[in-house]
Amino acid sequence: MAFTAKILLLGSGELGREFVISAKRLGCQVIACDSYAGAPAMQVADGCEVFSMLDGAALKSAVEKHRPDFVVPEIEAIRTETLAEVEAQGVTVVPSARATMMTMNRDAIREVAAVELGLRTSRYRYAESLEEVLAGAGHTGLPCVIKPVMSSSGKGQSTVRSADELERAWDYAVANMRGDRRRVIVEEFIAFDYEITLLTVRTREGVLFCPPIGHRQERGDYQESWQPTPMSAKALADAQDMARKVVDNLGGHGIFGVEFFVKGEEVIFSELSPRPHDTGMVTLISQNLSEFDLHARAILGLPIPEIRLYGPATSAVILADRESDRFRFEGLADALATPGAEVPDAEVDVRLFGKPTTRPYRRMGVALARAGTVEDSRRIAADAAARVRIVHDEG
Ligand SMILES: Nc1ncnc2c1ncn2[C@@H]1O[C@H](COP(=O)(O)OP(=O)(O)OP(=O)(O)O)[C@@H](O)[C@H]1O
Ligand SMILES: NCC(=O)N[C@@H]1O[C@H](COP(=O)([O-])[O-])[C@@H](O)[C@H]1O
Ligand SMILES: [Mg+2]
Repeated sequence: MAFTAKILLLGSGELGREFVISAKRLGCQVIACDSYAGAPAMQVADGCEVFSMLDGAALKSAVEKHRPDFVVPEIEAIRTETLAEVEAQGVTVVPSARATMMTMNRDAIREVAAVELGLRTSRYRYAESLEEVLAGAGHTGLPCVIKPVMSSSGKGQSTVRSADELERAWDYAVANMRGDRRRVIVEEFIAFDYEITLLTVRTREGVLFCPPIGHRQERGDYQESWQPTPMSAKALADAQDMARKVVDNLGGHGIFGVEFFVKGEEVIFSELSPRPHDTGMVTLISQNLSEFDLHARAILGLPIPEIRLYGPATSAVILADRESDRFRFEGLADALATPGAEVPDAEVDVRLFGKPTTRPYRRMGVALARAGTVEDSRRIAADAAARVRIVHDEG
Protein backbone atom coordinates (compact mmCIF):
# COMPACT_ATOMS: atom_id res chain seq x y z
CA MET A 1 0.00 0.00 0.00
CA ALA A 2 1.44 3.39 -0.98
CA PHE A 3 0.55 6.12 1.48
CA THR A 4 0.72 9.88 0.88
CA ALA A 5 2.69 10.21 4.11
CA LYS A 6 3.13 8.52 7.46
CA ILE A 7 2.05 10.53 10.49
CA LEU A 8 2.75 9.93 14.17
CA LEU A 9 -0.01 11.71 16.10
CA LEU A 10 0.91 12.71 19.67
CA GLY A 11 -2.36 12.92 21.59
CA SER A 12 -5.50 11.12 20.45
CA GLY A 13 -8.53 13.03 21.72
CA GLU A 14 -11.45 14.44 19.75
CA LEU A 15 -9.30 16.89 17.81
CA GLY A 16 -6.93 14.12 16.79
CA ARG A 17 -9.82 11.90 15.80
CA GLU A 18 -11.13 14.43 13.28
CA PHE A 19 -7.60 15.13 12.08
CA VAL A 20 -7.02 11.41 11.46
CA ILE A 21 -10.20 11.25 9.38
CA SER A 22 -9.06 14.26 7.31
CA ALA A 23 -5.53 12.89 6.85
CA LYS A 24 -6.71 9.41 5.96
CA ARG A 25 -9.07 10.82 3.33
CA LEU A 26 -5.95 12.25 1.70
CA GLY A 27 -4.28 8.86 1.76
CA CYS A 28 -2.11 9.15 4.85
CA GLN A 29 -1.20 6.41 7.28
CA VAL A 30 -1.62 7.51 10.89
CA ILE A 31 -0.29 6.00 14.11
CA ALA A 32 -2.18 7.52 17.03
CA CYS A 33 -0.48 7.85 20.44
CA ASP A 34 -1.86 8.71 23.86
CA SER A 35 -1.49 7.69 27.49
CA TYR A 36 -4.51 5.37 27.45
CA ALA A 37 -5.79 2.65 25.13
CA GLY A 38 -8.93 3.13 23.06
CA ALA A 39 -8.54 6.92 22.84
CA PRO A 40 -10.83 8.64 20.29
CA ALA A 41 -8.24 9.01 17.50
CA MET A 42 -6.91 5.47 17.97
CA GLN A 43 -10.33 4.12 17.00
CA VAL A 44 -9.99 5.54 13.48
CA ALA A 45 -6.19 5.31 12.95
CA ASP A 46 -4.03 2.64 11.29
CA GLY A 47 -2.16 1.82 14.46
CA CYS A 48 -1.61 3.05 17.98
CA GLU A 49 0.95 3.32 20.76
CA VAL A 50 0.15 3.83 24.43
CA PHE A 51 2.65 5.88 26.46
CA SER A 52 2.84 9.21 28.23
CA MET A 53 3.73 12.00 25.78
CA LEU A 54 5.90 13.44 28.57
CA ASP A 55 8.07 10.29 28.55
CA GLY A 56 10.95 11.29 26.27
CA ALA A 57 12.41 7.78 25.94
CA ALA A 58 9.05 6.25 24.99
CA LEU A 59 8.42 9.06 22.52
CA LYS A 60 11.80 8.54 20.92
CA SER A 61 11.30 4.81 20.56
CA ALA A 62 7.87 5.33 18.96
CA VAL A 63 9.52 7.62 16.39
CA GLU A 64 12.30 5.08 15.79
CA LYS A 65 9.84 2.22 15.45
CA HIS A 66 7.48 3.93 13.00
CA ARG A 67 9.86 6.30 11.16
CA PRO A 68 7.11 8.83 10.32
CA ASP A 69 7.37 11.63 7.78
CA PHE A 70 5.51 13.94 10.17
CA VAL A 71 5.11 14.10 13.94
CA VAL A 72 1.84 15.93 14.67
CA PRO A 73 1.28 17.07 18.27
CA GLU A 74 -2.39 17.04 19.31
CA ILE A 75 -2.03 17.99 22.98
CA GLU A 76 0.09 20.55 24.76
CA ALA A 77 1.92 18.40 27.31
CA ILE A 78 4.69 16.72 25.34
CA ARG A 79 8.39 16.16 26.07
CA THR A 80 9.34 18.95 23.68
CA GLU A 81 13.12 18.45 24.09
CA THR A 82 12.61 15.07 22.42
CA LEU A 83 10.70 16.75 19.59
CA ALA A 84 13.68 19.01 19.03
CA GLU A 85 15.96 15.94 18.78
CA VAL A 86 13.56 14.24 16.39
CA GLU A 87 13.41 17.38 14.25
CA ALA A 88 17.22 17.56 14.18
CA GLN A 89 17.23 14.02 12.77
CA GLY A 90 15.18 15.18 9.78
CA VAL A 91 11.60 14.30 10.79
CA THR A 92 9.14 17.19 10.30
CA VAL A 93 7.56 18.20 13.61
CA VAL A 94 4.29 20.10 13.02
CA PRO A 95 4.39 23.01 12.90
CA SER A 96 7.90 23.02 14.46
CA ALA A 97 9.54 21.74 17.62
CA ARG A 98 10.07 25.32 18.72
CA ALA A 99 6.38 26.19 18.28
CA THR A 100 5.30 23.26 20.46
CA MET A 101 7.85 24.19 23.10
CA MET A 102 6.92 27.88 23.16
CA THR A 103 3.16 27.30 23.34
CA MET A 104 3.34 24.56 25.97
CA ASN A 105 4.78 27.15 28.33
CA ARG A 106 2.59 30.20 28.85
CA ASP A 107 5.63 32.23 29.93
CA ALA A 108 7.59 31.38 26.77
CA ILE A 109 4.84 32.39 24.32
CA ARG A 110 4.00 35.46 26.40
CA GLU A 111 7.60 36.65 26.12
CA VAL A 112 7.50 36.22 22.33
CA ALA A 113 4.15 38.00 21.97
CA ALA A 114 4.50 40.80 24.50
CA VAL A 115 8.25 41.47 24.51
CA GLU A 116 9.69 40.27 21.20
CA LEU A 117 6.72 41.19 18.97
CA GLY A 118 5.33 44.00 21.11
CA LEU A 119 1.71 42.80 20.89
CA ARG A 120 -0.90 44.12 23.29
CA THR A 121 -1.50 41.53 26.05
CA SER A 122 -2.94 41.70 29.56
CA ARG A 123 -0.52 43.02 32.22
CA TYR A 124 1.21 40.05 33.81
CA ARG A 125 3.83 38.76 36.20
CA TYR A 126 5.18 35.28 36.82
CA ALA A 127 5.26 33.81 40.32
CA GLU A 128 6.94 30.81 41.91
CA SER A 129 5.77 31.31 45.50
CA LEU A 130 2.83 32.79 47.37
CA GLU A 131 4.91 35.92 48.07
CA GLU A 132 5.49 36.39 44.35
CA VAL A 133 1.78 35.83 43.69
CA LEU A 134 0.95 38.65 46.12
CA ALA A 135 3.50 40.89 44.44
CA GLY A 136 2.17 39.89 41.01
CA ALA A 137 -1.39 40.78 41.99
CA GLY A 138 -0.05 44.11 43.24
CA HIS A 139 1.29 44.72 39.73
CA THR A 140 -1.81 43.59 37.78
CA GLY A 141 -4.43 44.83 40.23
CA LEU A 142 -7.60 42.92 41.09
CA PRO A 143 -9.42 41.06 39.75
CA CYS A 144 -6.64 38.96 38.26
CA VAL A 145 -6.42 35.52 36.69
CA ILE A 146 -3.92 32.94 37.99
CA LYS A 147 -2.89 30.07 35.72
CA PRO A 148 -0.17 27.43 35.91
CA VAL A 149 2.35 28.15 33.15
CA MET A 150 1.77 24.58 31.99
CA SER A 151 -1.91 23.63 31.73
CA SER A 152 -4.77 23.66 29.26
CA SER A 153 -8.58 23.68 29.16
CA GLY A 154 -8.62 25.93 32.23
CA LYS A 155 -6.99 23.39 34.54
CA GLY A 156 -5.62 25.01 37.69
CA GLN A 157 -6.92 28.40 36.57
CA SER A 158 -8.90 30.80 38.77
CA THR A 159 -10.05 34.39 38.79
CA VAL A 160 -9.28 36.22 42.02
CA ARG A 161 -11.47 39.14 43.08
CA SER A 162 -10.12 39.89 46.55
CA ALA A 163 -6.66 39.57 48.11
CA ASP A 164 -7.74 36.92 50.62
CA GLU A 165 -8.43 34.53 47.71
CA LEU A 166 -4.86 34.66 46.38
CA GLU A 167 -3.51 31.85 48.57
CA ARG A 168 -6.29 29.49 47.53
CA ALA A 169 -5.70 30.33 43.86
CA TRP A 170 -1.95 29.62 44.22
CA ASP A 171 -2.63 26.28 45.96
CA TYR A 172 -5.20 25.36 43.32
CA ALA A 173 -2.79 26.19 40.49
CA VAL A 174 0.04 24.19 42.07
CA ALA A 175 -2.26 21.20 42.66
CA ASN A 176 -3.48 21.19 39.05
CA MET A 177 -0.36 22.13 37.10
CA ARG A 178 1.28 19.81 34.66
CA GLY A 179 4.96 19.17 34.41
CA ASP A 180 7.50 19.96 37.07
CA ARG A 181 7.67 23.76 37.12
CA ARG A 182 5.89 25.32 40.14
CA ARG A 183 5.28 28.52 38.26
CA VAL A 184 2.15 30.52 37.52
CA ILE A 185 1.28 33.56 35.47
CA VAL A 186 -0.69 36.26 37.25
CA GLU A 187 -2.70 38.13 34.60
CA GLU A 188 -4.74 41.29 34.71
CA PHE A 189 -8.40 40.33 34.34
CA ILE A 190 -9.64 41.72 31.03
CA ALA A 191 -13.33 42.71 31.13
CA PHE A 192 -13.64 41.98 27.43
CA ASP A 193 -16.76 42.55 25.32
CA TYR A 194 -16.15 39.24 23.58
CA GLU A 195 -13.37 36.79 22.82
CA ILE A 196 -12.42 35.05 19.59
CA THR A 197 -10.33 32.31 18.12
CA LEU A 198 -8.79 33.29 14.81
CA LEU A 199 -7.93 30.09 12.96
CA THR A 200 -4.77 30.95 11.05
CA VAL A 201 -3.27 28.60 8.48
CA ARG A 202 0.41 28.86 7.64
CA THR A 203 1.02 27.28 4.24
CA ARG A 204 3.96 27.21 1.85
CA GLU A 205 2.15 29.90 -0.17
CA GLY A 206 1.39 32.22 2.73
CA VAL A 207 -0.94 32.79 5.67
CA LEU A 208 -4.73 32.29 5.41
CA PHE A 209 -7.47 33.12 7.92
CA CYS A 210 -10.84 31.58 8.69
CA PRO A 211 -13.70 33.90 9.63
CA PRO A 212 -13.42 34.71 13.37
CA ILE A 213 -14.97 32.29 15.87
CA GLY A 214 -16.71 33.64 18.97
CA HIS A 215 -16.93 31.50 22.08
CA ARG A 216 -18.19 31.31 25.62
CA GLN A 217 -16.10 29.75 28.37
CA GLU A 218 -16.93 28.38 31.80
CA ARG A 219 -14.29 27.19 34.28
CA GLY A 220 -11.73 28.09 31.60
CA ASP A 221 -13.23 25.55 29.21
CA TYR A 222 -15.33 26.29 26.14
CA GLN A 223 -19.08 25.68 26.20
CA GLU A 224 -20.14 26.89 22.76
CA SER A 225 -18.40 28.48 19.79
CA TRP A 226 -19.94 30.15 16.78
CA GLN A 227 -18.76 31.42 13.43
CA PRO A 228 -18.65 34.09 12.17
CA THR A 229 -18.66 36.45 15.11
CA PRO A 230 -19.38 40.10 14.24
CA MET A 231 -16.30 42.34 14.47
CA SER A 232 -15.42 45.72 13.05
CA ALA A 233 -13.16 45.63 10.00
CA LYS A 234 -10.47 47.43 12.04
CA ALA A 235 -10.57 44.95 14.94
CA LEU A 236 -10.43 42.00 12.54
CA ALA A 237 -7.52 43.52 10.63
CA ASP A 238 -5.65 44.09 13.92
CA ALA A 239 -6.26 40.51 15.03
CA GLN A 240 -5.10 39.16 11.67
CA ASP A 241 -2.01 41.32 11.77
CA MET A 242 -1.09 40.05 15.26
CA ALA A 243 -1.86 36.43 14.37
CA ARG A 244 0.35 36.67 11.29
CA LYS A 245 3.22 38.06 13.35
CA VAL A 246 2.98 35.26 15.90
CA VAL A 247 2.67 32.37 13.44
CA ASP A 248 5.47 33.75 11.28
CA ASN A 249 7.65 33.91 14.37
CA LEU A 250 6.81 30.29 15.28
CA GLY A 251 7.25 29.01 11.72
CA GLY A 252 6.33 25.72 10.07
CA HIS A 253 3.11 24.73 8.35
CA GLY A 254 -0.31 23.91 9.77
CA ILE A 255 -3.27 25.51 11.49
CA PHE A 256 -3.01 27.67 14.61
CA GLY A 257 -5.85 28.72 16.92
CA VAL A 258 -4.97 32.27 17.92
CA GLU A 259 -7.00 33.59 20.87
CA PHE A 260 -7.87 37.25 21.44
CA PHE A 261 -9.96 39.31 23.82
CA VAL A 262 -11.79 42.28 22.25
CA LYS A 263 -12.81 45.34 24.22
CA GLY A 264 -14.30 48.15 22.17
CA GLU A 265 -11.91 48.52 19.26
CA GLU A 266 -8.98 47.14 21.23
CA VAL A 267 -7.73 43.64 20.41
CA ILE A 268 -5.69 41.90 23.10
CA PHE A 269 -3.62 38.80 22.34
CA SER A 270 -4.20 35.97 24.82
CA GLU A 271 -2.53 32.73 23.68
CA LEU A 272 -2.47 30.23 20.83
CA SER A 273 -2.45 26.56 19.94
CA PRO A 274 -0.12 25.45 17.12
CA ARG A 275 -2.73 22.87 16.07
CA PRO A 276 -6.52 22.62 15.66
CA HIS A 277 -8.43 24.39 18.45
CA ASP A 278 -11.37 23.01 20.42
CA THR A 279 -13.51 26.08 19.59
CA GLY A 280 -12.72 25.35 15.93
CA MET A 281 -14.83 22.19 15.94
CA VAL A 282 -17.60 24.45 14.62
CA THR A 283 -15.79 24.32 11.25
CA LEU A 284 -16.94 20.68 10.97
CA ILE A 285 -20.27 22.15 9.86
CA SER A 286 -19.50 25.77 8.93
CA GLN A 287 -16.79 25.57 6.27
CA ASN A 288 -15.98 23.79 3.01
CA LEU A 289 -12.70 22.72 4.64
CA SER A 290 -12.75 22.08 8.39
CA GLU A 291 -9.83 23.12 10.60
CA PHE A 292 -8.72 19.47 10.43
CA ASP A 293 -8.79 19.42 6.61
CA LEU A 294 -6.85 22.69 6.59
CA HIS A 295 -4.24 21.32 9.01
CA ALA A 296 -3.79 18.20 6.88
CA ARG A 297 -3.47 20.16 3.63
CA ALA A 298 -1.05 22.69 5.09
CA ILE A 299 1.14 19.93 6.52
CA LEU A 300 1.18 17.93 3.28
CA GLY A 301 1.78 21.02 1.13
CA LEU A 302 -1.51 20.58 -0.73
CA PRO A 303 -3.38 23.58 -2.15
CA ILE A 304 -6.07 25.48 -0.26
CA PRO A 305 -7.72 27.43 -3.09
CA GLU A 306 -10.50 28.86 -0.96
CA ILE A 307 -11.85 28.78 2.60
CA ARG A 308 -15.60 29.21 2.25
CA LEU A 309 -18.13 29.69 5.04
CA TYR A 310 -21.36 27.84 4.32
CA GLY A 311 -23.28 29.99 6.80
CA PRO A 312 -23.58 30.92 10.48
CA ALA A 313 -22.93 27.90 12.68
CA THR A 314 -22.36 26.83 16.28
CA SER A 315 -20.79 23.94 18.19
CA ALA A 316 -22.11 23.19 21.69
CA VAL A 317 -20.42 20.75 24.06
CA ILE A 318 -21.86 17.58 25.55
CA LEU A 319 -20.29 17.18 28.99
CA ALA A 320 -20.21 14.34 31.51
CA ASP A 321 -21.01 14.97 35.16
CA ARG A 322 -19.30 12.13 37.06
CA GLU A 323 -16.60 9.51 36.95
CA SER A 324 -17.70 6.26 35.33
CA ASP A 325 -16.79 3.61 32.80
CA ARG A 326 -20.31 2.21 32.53
CA PHE A 327 -22.42 4.62 30.56
CA ARG A 328 -24.29 5.02 27.31
CA PHE A 329 -25.78 7.86 25.28
CA GLU A 330 -29.50 8.39 24.93
CA GLY A 331 -31.40 10.91 22.85
CA LEU A 332 -29.21 10.86 19.73
CA ALA A 333 -32.22 10.48 17.44
CA ASP A 334 -33.94 13.33 19.24
CA ALA A 335 -30.86 15.53 18.91
CA LEU A 336 -30.50 14.86 15.20
CA ALA A 337 -34.17 15.73 14.71
CA THR A 338 -33.65 19.24 16.18
CA PRO A 339 -35.02 21.79 15.22
CA GLY A 340 -38.01 20.17 13.56
CA ALA A 341 -40.08 22.07 11.04
CA GLU A 342 -39.88 25.63 12.36
CA VAL A 343 -36.37 26.40 10.99
CA PRO A 344 -36.40 24.73 7.58
CA ASP A 345 -32.86 25.71 6.43
CA ALA A 346 -31.11 24.54 9.56
CA GLU A 347 -28.78 21.57 9.67
CA VAL A 348 -27.84 19.65 12.78
CA ASP A 349 -25.16 17.07 13.41
CA VAL A 350 -23.53 15.42 16.40
CA ARG A 351 -20.04 14.08 17.03
CA LEU A 352 -19.63 11.58 19.85
CA PHE A 353 -15.95 11.22 20.59
CA GLY A 354 -15.87 7.62 21.84
CA LYS A 355 -14.02 8.38 25.09
CA PRO A 356 -14.00 5.20 27.18
CA THR A 357 -14.71 6.85 30.54
CA THR A 358 -16.52 9.89 31.88
CA ARG A 359 -15.48 12.34 34.58
CA PRO A 360 -17.00 15.60 35.78
CA TYR A 361 -17.05 18.15 32.95
CA ARG A 362 -15.26 15.83 30.52
CA ARG A 363 -16.20 16.72 26.94
CA MET A 364 -17.81 13.62 25.43
CA GLY A 365 -19.22 15.09 22.25
CA VAL A 366 -20.42 18.20 20.45
CA ALA A 367 -23.63 19.16 18.73
CA LEU A 368 -23.20 21.17 15.53
CA ALA A 369 -25.79 23.42 13.92
CA ARG A 370 -25.94 25.69 10.91
CA ALA A 371 -28.82 28.14 10.37
CA GLY A 372 -29.74 31.49 8.82
CA THR A 373 -28.34 33.49 11.74
CA VAL A 374 -25.73 32.96 14.45
CA GLU A 375 -28.49 33.31 17.09
CA ASP A 376 -30.57 30.53 15.53
CA SER A 377 -27.53 28.27 15.20
CA ARG A 378 -26.63 28.85 18.88
CA ARG A 379 -30.12 28.03 20.05
CA ILE A 380 -30.37 24.92 17.87
CA ALA A 381 -26.92 23.61 18.82
CA ALA A 382 -27.67 24.12 22.53
CA ASP A 383 -31.00 22.29 22.16
CA ALA A 384 -29.38 19.41 20.30
CA ALA A 385 -26.57 19.12 22.86
CA ALA A 386 -29.08 19.07 25.72
CA ARG A 387 -31.01 16.25 24.06
CA VAL A 388 -28.00 13.93 24.19
CA ARG A 389 -28.00 12.43 27.67
CA ILE A 390 -25.28 10.35 29.27
CA VAL A 391 -26.95 7.53 31.17
CA HIS A 392 -24.98 5.60 33.79
CA ASP A 393 -25.58 1.93 34.53
CA GLU A 394 -25.49 1.64 38.28
CA GLY A 395 -23.93 -1.29 40.14
N1 LIG B 1 -6.70 37.61 31.64
C1 LIG B 1 -7.94 37.17 31.46
N2 LIG B 1 -8.99 38.01 31.59
C2 LIG B 1 -10.25 37.58 31.42
N3 LIG B 1 -10.57 36.31 31.12
C3 LIG B 1 -9.57 35.43 30.97
C4 LIG B 1 -8.21 35.81 31.13
N4 LIG B 1 -7.44 34.72 30.92
C5 LIG B 1 -8.28 33.72 30.64
N5 LIG B 1 -9.57 34.11 30.66
C6 LIG B 1 -10.76 33.28 30.37
O1 LIG B 1 -10.43 31.91 30.57
C7 LIG B 1 -10.44 31.22 29.32
C8 LIG B 1 -9.35 30.18 29.29
O2 LIG B 1 -8.08 30.83 29.40
P1 LIG B 1 -6.83 30.29 28.56
O3 LIG B 1 -7.19 30.20 27.13
O4 LIG B 1 -5.66 31.11 28.92
O5 LIG B 1 -6.72 28.86 29.24
P2 LIG B 1 -6.29 27.46 28.67
O6 LIG B 1 -6.20 26.60 29.87
O7 LIG B 1 -5.10 27.63 27.84
O8 LIG B 1 -7.49 27.00 27.80
P3 LIG B 1 -7.40 26.19 26.39
O9 LIG B 1 -6.28 25.23 26.50
O10 LIG B 1 -8.76 25.53 26.33
O11 LIG B 1 -7.24 27.24 25.34
C9 LIG B 1 -10.31 32.29 28.26
O12 LIG B 1 -10.81 31.85 27.02
C10 LIG B 1 -11.12 33.42 28.90
O13 LIG B 1 -12.50 33.20 28.76
N1 LIG C 1 -8.35 22.65 24.99
C1 LIG C 1 -7.58 21.54 24.55
C2 LIG C 1 -8.48 20.44 24.01
O1 LIG C 1 -9.68 20.61 23.85
N2 LIG C 1 -7.89 19.28 23.69
C3 LIG C 1 -8.59 18.12 23.23
O2 LIG C 1 -9.07 17.38 24.34
C4 LIG C 1 -8.43 16.11 24.39
C5 LIG C 1 -8.25 15.63 25.82
O3 LIG C 1 -9.52 15.35 26.32
P1 LIG C 1 -9.72 14.58 27.72
O4 LIG C 1 -9.10 15.46 28.77
O5 LIG C 1 -11.21 14.46 27.85
O6 LIG C 1 -9.02 13.25 27.59
C6 LIG C 1 -7.14 16.30 23.64
O7 LIG C 1 -6.58 15.08 23.20
C7 LIG C 1 -7.61 17.20 22.51
O8 LIG C 1 -8.29 16.48 21.51
MG1 LIG D 1 -7.27 29.19 25.57
